[in-house]
Amino acid sequence: MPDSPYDLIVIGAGPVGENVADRAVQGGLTVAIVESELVGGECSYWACMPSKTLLRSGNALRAAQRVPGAREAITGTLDVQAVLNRRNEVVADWNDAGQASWLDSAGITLVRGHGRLDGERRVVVTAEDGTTTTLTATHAVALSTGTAALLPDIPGLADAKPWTSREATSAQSVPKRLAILGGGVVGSEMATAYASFGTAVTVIARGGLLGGNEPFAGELVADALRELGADLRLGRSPERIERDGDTVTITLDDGETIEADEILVATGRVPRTMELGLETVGLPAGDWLGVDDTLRVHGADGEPIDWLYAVGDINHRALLTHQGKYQARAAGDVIAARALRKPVHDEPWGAHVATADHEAVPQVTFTDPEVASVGLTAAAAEKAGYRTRVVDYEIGNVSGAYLTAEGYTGTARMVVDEDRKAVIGVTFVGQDVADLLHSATIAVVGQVPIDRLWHAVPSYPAISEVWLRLLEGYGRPE
Ligand SMILES: Cc1cc2nc3c(=O)[nH]c(=O)nc-3n(C[C@H](O)[C@H](O)[C@H](O)COP(=O)(O)OP(=O)(O)OC[C@H]3O[C@@H](n4cnc5c(N)ncnc54)[C@H](O)[C@@H]3O)c2cc1C
Ligand SMILES: NC(=O)c1ccc[n+]([C@@H]2O[C@H](COP(=O)([O-])OP(=O)(O)OC[C@H]3O[C@@H](n4cnc5c(N)ncnc54)[C@H](O)[C@@H]3O)[C@@H](O)[C@H]2O)c1
Repeated sequence: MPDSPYDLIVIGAGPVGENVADRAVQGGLTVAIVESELVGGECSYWACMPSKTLLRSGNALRAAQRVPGAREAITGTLDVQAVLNRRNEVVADWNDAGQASWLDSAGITLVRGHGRLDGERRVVVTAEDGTTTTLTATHAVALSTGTAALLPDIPGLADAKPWTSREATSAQSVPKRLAILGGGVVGSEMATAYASFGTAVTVIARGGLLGGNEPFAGELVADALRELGADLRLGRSPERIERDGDTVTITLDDGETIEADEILVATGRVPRTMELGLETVGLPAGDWLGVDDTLRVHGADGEPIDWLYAVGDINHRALLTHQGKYQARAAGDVIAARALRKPVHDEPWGAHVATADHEAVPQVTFTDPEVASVGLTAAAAEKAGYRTRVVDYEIGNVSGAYLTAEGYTGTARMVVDEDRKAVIGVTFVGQDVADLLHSATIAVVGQVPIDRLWHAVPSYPAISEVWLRLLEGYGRPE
């Protein structure tokens, strides 16, 4: 390990920290990155990658079952062990040697251990054997320590040995009965995966599914989950949870009880800022870290701290890998620019800001149907004060969807800002819409005028023809 000081110290080598470090090195800085668990972070080992692997096989099987000819060729059921084996391979058996060697090839120094701030531009790293190393940064420290699962304060829950997303994505066998608390993204995706495995899934959600999306998204996913055999208790909350040996009993607010072998808690995330030494720089421990658009942390006085950055989940802007990596590119580049006294482009949509965080965040939920959205929902746009027009279309009516699956079910919505005549939000719900989303992201970020979109011709017969139907629904400006 080269001697400290480094130009930049990054704490947390998840997807976001790795990218901050890489951009800063490419910008000409020396960088050390501190990691207490696995290089690659939550996304690689307990979140995006294993969860999508667990979902893919069931989604592929159902896709084939929806096509005559292919359907008849299916002679068996999902091979759950093969799915789990593939998941093990995708996460490299929870071994980060590959990612650690990438850091090395990128010229980033890895320091293994738990990092915490120790005053301005100083980081103390405690290794597994208890030894400590003090690192100093000439220019900046970037915090990218991500999140952990939130455990709500429900009587008995903590003693019931609940699963979090970590256990759900790393299980080596599947339970016969799984209760899932929370109807957000993790709850809906894991309900889909485990129901595909033949597990008896019960989802307990205090609202509907996938709140924050267009309402039809949660409704279509709920219908599909019921069809898969899941039991949905929507608008319900647990009052008490007890484990007796192998059985967990959940008592709901109306007195009904549900029994399961495992209970998965999927009720959101908390920032990993508790043991980060934030109090040594005048910030409270345990909170999300507010940032400006160049990702500098807001100090106690509300002004940005010039040497401290918070990037990715930890700043609570958008808890998504791709959006965190987008922030990381801006942060790594601006840290290098500031260190080397080069021009800083911090105007909206400039090279050194994460402007898209505000109203242009794309997300795909890999349920079946998939939910792909970018920008504002109709409700969010109205709340933000936009004068909008909303166009809906049943995706199953386009030829591409009809060919993709018999009885294709799905809905698209386009939200148009009537003052700018530009698209500010799009949602697609349906099979195979994930990769369609980027067209919508480009339209939203590019603020492409509706009349120009008429010249973006979707290929026939592809599902993307839904764009033409949405435009026709809106009407061509004269
Ligand atoms: C089940 C699940 C599925 C998901 N699926 C998707 C998906 O499909 N697509 C998507 O875009 N997003 C998905 N997400 C969200 C995604 O995982 C996060 O947005 C992403 O991991 C955030 O990256 P990060 O680098 O900010 O944090 P993390 O990935 O959490 O990485 C933080 C790293 O910091 C380390 N660390 C923490 N504290 C310290 C410390 N004090 N010292 C040293 N190291 C420390 C941790 O060990 C970890 O390696 C999913 C989340 C979950 C829970
Ligand atoms: N495909 C993807 O992009 C993907 C997949 C998984 C997770 N993620 C990200 O990870 C983050 C975490 O996902 P998540 O599903 O844990 O959070 P979430 O915020 O999506 O959903 C949490 C759900 O739990 C409910 N809830 C919260 N407290 C509760 C309580 N005390 N009792 C009952 N219900 C309660 C909420 O109402 C909500 O429906 C999300 O922000 C998401 O963006 C993304």
